Order: sequence, then C-alpha cells, then structure tokens
Amino acid sequence: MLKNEESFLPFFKFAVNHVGVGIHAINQDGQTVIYNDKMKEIEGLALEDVGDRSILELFNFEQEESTLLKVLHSGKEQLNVKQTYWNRNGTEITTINDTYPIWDGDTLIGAIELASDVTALEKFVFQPFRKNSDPVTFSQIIAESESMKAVISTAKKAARAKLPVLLIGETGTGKDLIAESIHHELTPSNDRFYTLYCHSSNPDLIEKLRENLNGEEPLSLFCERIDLLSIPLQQKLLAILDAASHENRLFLASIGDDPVELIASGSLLKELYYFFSSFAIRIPPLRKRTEDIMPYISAYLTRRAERFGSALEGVSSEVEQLFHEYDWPGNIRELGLLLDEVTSLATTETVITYDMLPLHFKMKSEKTTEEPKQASDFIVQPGKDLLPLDQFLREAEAYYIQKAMKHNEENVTKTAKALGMSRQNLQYRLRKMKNEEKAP
Ligand SMILES: Nc1ncnc2c1ncn2[C@@H]1O[C@H](COP(=O)(O)OP(=O)(O)OP(=O)(O)O)[C@@H](O)[C@H]1O
Repeated sequence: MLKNEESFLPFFKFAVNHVGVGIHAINQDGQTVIYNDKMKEIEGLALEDVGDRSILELFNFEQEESTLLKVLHSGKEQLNVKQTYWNRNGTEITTINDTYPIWDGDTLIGAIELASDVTALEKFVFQPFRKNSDPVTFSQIIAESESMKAVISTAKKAARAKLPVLLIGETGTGKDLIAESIHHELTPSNDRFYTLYCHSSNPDLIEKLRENLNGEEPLSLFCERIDLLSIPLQQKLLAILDAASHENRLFLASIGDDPVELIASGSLLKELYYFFSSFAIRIPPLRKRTEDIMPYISAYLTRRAERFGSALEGVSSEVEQLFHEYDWPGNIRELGLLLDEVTSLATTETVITYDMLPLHFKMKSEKTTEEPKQASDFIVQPGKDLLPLDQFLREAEAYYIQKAMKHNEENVTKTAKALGMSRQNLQYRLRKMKNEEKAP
C-alpha cells in the first residue's frame, strides 16, 4: 500500500464497521480477511468466532453451498441472491447478497460478499397481507397477463381437487402467495396453514415437523424451496409426509428452477418431486409477463396512499418504458423493493420520474438495455466514422467470442476448442470482456 493510501486506513476501517450492509471478504485460500460489525450482527457471530478460520469451518458449509466460494472458484459475480436462514442466535434472517470476485490485475485474489439485511422490510412491507393478518387470497394477486391468469386458473383447480401442488418459479415470482391462496380457497377449509422454510439444513427442523404432523388435524403444509434442503433431509421429509398423508391434508411445495434440471444436478430428490407434482404449476418470471408491471405498481401506490397518505399516483412514461425493458431478476419482489425505496424518499411528487430511481437500479437497467453489437458494425461503410484499429480489433474479438459462446450453448470447453485456443485463454478473454463492459 502506498504511503498516501495508508493514511486512509483508519477511514476505511471506520467506514467498513459503520456501513449498513454486512461485508465478508475471503482471500484465495478461503480465509476470512474482512468481516464487519454488520455481518456479525446479521449472522449472530462474535468476533472470536471468526478469527482467521476458513469459511468452510466457520459455517459447516458443504463447499458448494457457499456463494463466496462459488464466486472464488468461478471468478463470476452473483447478484441479488436472496437467502433466508436461521443465524447462530436462532433468529430467522433474510438477506439479499451481491458477491463479487476480487482481481489484482489478472489474478483472482479473493471474493467479497455484501449482504443487505431485509428481514424487517420483508415482514413489514413485502408481506403487507400477512402484516394485517388478513388471509392471502387469489383476489390480492395481480394477474393481468394471460400467463398469470392461466396460473391462477390451474391453482384454483388444484384447490378443488385438494391434491399436492408443486409451484415452480424464480425467486420473487409469488409462489408463497399462490400457496397460501390455494389454502384459503379450500372447501371445506383446513384449520391451519403451516410454512416449512427449507432454507436451513438443520435436521431439527424436520424433526419439529414430524411432531406437528402427529394426529389428524386438517391442515395445509407449504414446504418452501424444497430444492434447498440437502438430499438426506429431502428423504426424511418424504418419509414424514408419506406417513402424515390424510384426505384432510393438503401438501404444497415450491422449487426455484426447472425440476428436470434440479433432479439432474442432484439438488432435488426425484421421489419428492413425484410426491408433490400432481399439480405442477410454473409461474413465469416478470420479464415474460410485463403486462403485470403497471397493474402491480398501481395497486402498490393505492395501498401506500391509503396507509401513509402518499401523493404518488403513477410513473412517468420514461420509467414505464425502462421497467418494461429491464429483466427483473428478483421479479415482483425486486419491483416491490424498488418501489419501497423510491416512495420512502418521495415528498410531494405525484409521479415517479427517472431522477427518483436509485443509482444502483439505473446502473443495472442501463447494462441490460445497452444495444449489443451487430455484425454490420464491423463493416467499413461510407459516411461512418472509422474506429482506431486496436478498438476495432477488441470489439470484433468480443463480438466473435460472444457469438461462438452462444453457438456452443455457453460451453467454454467446446468454444475454446472451436476457436483453437486453450480453455484458460478463453476464460481470461471472457473475464477481460466482462470487466471492459463494466468500465464506465
Ligand atoms: N402477482 C402478485 N401480485 C401481488 N404481489 C405479488 C405477486 N407476486 C409476488 N408478489 C409479492 O412479491 C413478493 C414475493 O412473493 P413471494 O414471496 O410469494 O415469492 P416467491 O416466489 O415465493 O419467492 P421465494 O422463492 O424467494 O420465496 C411478496 O411481497 C408478494 O406479496
């Protein structure tokens, strides 16, 4: 570190321990090098627990479960990953994590995770229906698009048949909401709606479930994200459900990805999939049903005006277009989160304009709406300015590699072979292209 940089160290240390996000960084050996106060608070750890122990020892993770290690191995960032789990103090925590690789020139030297604790927001704002203890019913679900109308219609059929249901969809698409709506649609109704959050690999969780399912009480059980349970726990869960099946009971589950892929990758037990899949309902991501965006915003703003007297009534046409073009990786939850952020800062405005959007969203949305290069960009044409040769070569190389990757279904080994280069060389170029894309 340069002398000048050293003098900033106390400022950095102060900032790291006073920011509102949890920060966890590891070096290339998986050893913790930064673990700030907010992260300790989120994960319920004491300073002595952390020391210089590796992340694997600290959390008893299976190697593949740690996002930090995944990023360290792949060199690829992972953004907007929602995690709900019980921390060391037994408190249920929901975070949204962004994890980045750290490069020193071309060498990958570690990874850093930035975690925003959204537990309170989730409880208070994201689940407004639960907050009021009102039952969640189909009437509260926004479904303007044909695809969502079809989802609701199948979900109602499942409620009439009272057969097991599997909800398939990306995070934030509304699986929980639909599960609870199915429960409230049942006739005769079930006494209780239990949710089993499968985000923890703690065997006690499943044991507690066994106790709750003793007897013959009519109930609905929603096993949220069964694909996040370890396979041995999925086997236990299946045995418990088999034993507890009863005509008065409805079992529902959700998964975050295509079941065929989850089974093939060893994340989902085939038999558990069969158990739930009498009704397999796929909820499309928001980017494939953009007709639902404006009705959701309108319902959100109406609710906000009723509760907090907010003056906001809609969004500008520029924002509407941006929202339609953005790919919403966090789906409706991400849209709700964004609206929370914007509306909490609004005062007398009646329309949400581009200027009111947070910087992080503007940056993300710009990246996704940027026009990709076309083959015609590399042809010398009359009236078109010539590029400096090295810029032309860089852009042409990036274009050619991207096309080659697409042609080989993003398989690095196949593409490297086709391009006559080593896998490492291609990986290096892909990383370089990504960094150049990000550079302002
Ligand atoms: N169609 C919808 N209409 C109204 N609100 C919705 C809709 N879809 C989702 N939401 C809201 O978005 C948030 C996320 O929904 P939900 O928790 O049901 O998603 P999920 O698919 O179960 O996500 P995860 O897999 O991460 O648990 C909730 O606040 C929910 O109220």
